[in-house]
Amino acid sequence: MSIPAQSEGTVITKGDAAPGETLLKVTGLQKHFPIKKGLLQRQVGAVRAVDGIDFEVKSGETLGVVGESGCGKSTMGRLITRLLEPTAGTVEFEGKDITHLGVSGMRPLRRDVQMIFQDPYSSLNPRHTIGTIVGAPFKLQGVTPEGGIKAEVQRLLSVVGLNPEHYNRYPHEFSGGQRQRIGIARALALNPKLVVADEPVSALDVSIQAQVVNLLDDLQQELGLTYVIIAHDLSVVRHVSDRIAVMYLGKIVELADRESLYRAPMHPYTKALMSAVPIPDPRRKNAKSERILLKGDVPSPISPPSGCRFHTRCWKATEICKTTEPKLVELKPGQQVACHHPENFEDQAPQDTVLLTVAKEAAELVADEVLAESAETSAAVAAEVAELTAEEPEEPEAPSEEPEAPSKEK
Ligand SMILES: Nc1ncnc2c1ncn2[C@@H]1O[C@H](COP(=O)(O)OP(=O)(O)OP(=O)(O)O)[C@@H](O)[C@H]1O
Repeated sequence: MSIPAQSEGTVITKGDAAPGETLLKVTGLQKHFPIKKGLLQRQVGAVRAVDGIDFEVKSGETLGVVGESGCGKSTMGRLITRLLEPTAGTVEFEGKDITHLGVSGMRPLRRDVQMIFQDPYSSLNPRHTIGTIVGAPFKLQGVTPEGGIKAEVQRLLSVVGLNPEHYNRYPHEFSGGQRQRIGIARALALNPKLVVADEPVSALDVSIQAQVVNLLDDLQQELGLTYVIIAHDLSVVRHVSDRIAVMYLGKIVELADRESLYRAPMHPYTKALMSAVPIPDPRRKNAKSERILLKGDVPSPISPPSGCRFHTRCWKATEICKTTEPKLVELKPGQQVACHHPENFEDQAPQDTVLLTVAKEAAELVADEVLAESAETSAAVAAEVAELTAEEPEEPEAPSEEPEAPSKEK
């Protein structure tokens, strides 16, 4: 797809962050929504929607964020776009701490960071024409593009594959996919650096979803955009993400580049999410029998389970999972995971072997093939580790006190 060029001399300029440089950095980010009760509105608890997450987004990349409903993905999106005030932690954009910027401090940033919302029906004002909607960011920022707002809005409409002549039409005259394109045009108006798309296609028909995802992909290639794309399953983000963060109950449980995540997921929850996605691969035509059915809903973020939050639904959970929270650590280059008993990697708590009762119940929902495969990979990794450690003691013996044998050159 070719994207019409922005009119020359347009006031808005694109940032200089080189591809691969850190654009956004999030450290220890938390959002606890207070729960208040009674006449005095005393705080009696808090919804720990986002509960201490760290990640970076590099310029030009797409970070996919996945997890079941209620795990805090949208809250995270609203925190990094500063639509919500964090309870703790920091958000840095292009090296600048923007965590607590006020309205005026945020104004320039509002151009650089844009959000696309899930519901294209409710996010567009039905009483406004498309021209007014897509042109609104210029008015809000007090920016006049060269050639005028109308010409720029029409250019944006053609960028997203809509007819520029439909400038004067109203949202109800468009289909769901077209409305989402309008939302995308509005988000692109100020030539942002970072676009956070919160479930951009989940309200659309499956047949339209791919078109909108492809449009986002094309726009990224042509305009050098950086995306954070939020989705509740891996089917939407699997083709467009460079890296994927898997969230569970307010935490990131795995963060890896796409290849590693698909080839060898390490967190049991990632594995469960992946098995829920139908894969159109003839070699996996029996994939249905390999499904992992997670039991029950995500526990309440008001009082999340102790230790590893996933332990109440995990078929590998042992005592340590109940008592000790696993840290998100890089076990393989480019693959961070928070798990005591990861898949496809050396057990991080091998001494802890007795399964919890909940784990035995959860295992009933995991297909035998998955359990067998998991045991196989664990055994293979254990054998590899044993081999390596058996070789290790030989290393110190290698450097000998004896002078080295003369080399051939001498
Ligand atoms: N303004 C709010 N006040 C109180 N609780 C909230 C608020 N916004 C979100 N929550 C709670 O925070 C938790 C995380 O919600 P969030 O919408 O971020 O999750 P999500 O993963 O995006 O889910 P979904 O896909 O359903 O939107 C949920 O338990 C939700 O009820």
